[in-house]
Amino acid sequence: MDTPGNLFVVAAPSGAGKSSLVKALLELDSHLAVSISHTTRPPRGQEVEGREYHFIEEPTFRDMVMEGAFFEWAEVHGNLYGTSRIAIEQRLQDGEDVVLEIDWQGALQIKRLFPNAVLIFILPPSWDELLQRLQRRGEDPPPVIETRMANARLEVAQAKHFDYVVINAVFETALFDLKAIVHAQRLKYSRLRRSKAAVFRALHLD
Ligand SMILES: Nc1nc2c(ncn2[C@@H]2O[C@H](COP(=O)(O)OP(=O)(O)O)[C@@H](O)[C@H]2O)c(=O)[nH]1
Ligand SMILES: Nc1ncnc2c1ncn2[C@@H]1O[C@H](COP(=O)(O)OP(=O)(O)O)[C@@H](O)[C@H]1O
Repeated sequence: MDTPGNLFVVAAPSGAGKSSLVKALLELDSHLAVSISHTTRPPRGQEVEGREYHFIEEPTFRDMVMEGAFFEWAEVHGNLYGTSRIAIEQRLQDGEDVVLEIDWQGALQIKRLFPNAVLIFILPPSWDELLQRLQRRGEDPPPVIETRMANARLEVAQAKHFDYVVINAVFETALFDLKAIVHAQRLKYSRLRRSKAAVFRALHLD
């Protein structure tokens, strides 16, 4: 599917910093919006329905799968997560850019549907630092952190399928890298492509 808006997909092991980075990126860029996924995971302390996720029960999720409501969905750390069509379709058609914060399985499904999607994988600088970030965040009990650390080893092996790998050691450096990736894509596509087309016509280059 080719759309006027750009689609960016950010994946990372839990705790690598993707939500913090995407939030900071959105604050700098009014043409970017994050897609709100549906999940069967219970909300964490500060999470609000419709802001971080749409929190739904598993039967509702399964009904949505049957109705074809999702572009992609996957089971991650024992819960179901999915990107609904209504979360992103209209915005992309309107020429606005969208970021998906989803796992690697979802990212690869999106790439098949949207070949121009830009896949970005965020890595932590070390396993120790990943563990410390999960502990410092203080949102997940120890067994959940253990599962996420074990899954992280499998997840990072998928980074090779992504267009870009960004290392989140120093936050500002990683944010700068993300901004550069978004900018590079816009130079190729969407609004800038349209304004380029106008100049090409004016110069009789088309
Ligand atoms: N495939 C897919 N994965 C998702 C979606 N939404 C979130 N995820 C992923 O599910 C995993 C767990 O997310 P979450 O429970 O919020 O934990 P966190 O990554 O530690 O903040 C992360 O890898 C998310 O990127 C989605 O719509 N589809
Ligand atoms: N570059 C960084 N250096 C130190 N701590 C970070 C960095 N990036 C994120 N964090 C912290 O690590 C924790 C996990 O980040 P978060 O964005 O929730 O990760 P994810 O969304 O990938 O699970 C948070 O407490 C966040 O403030």
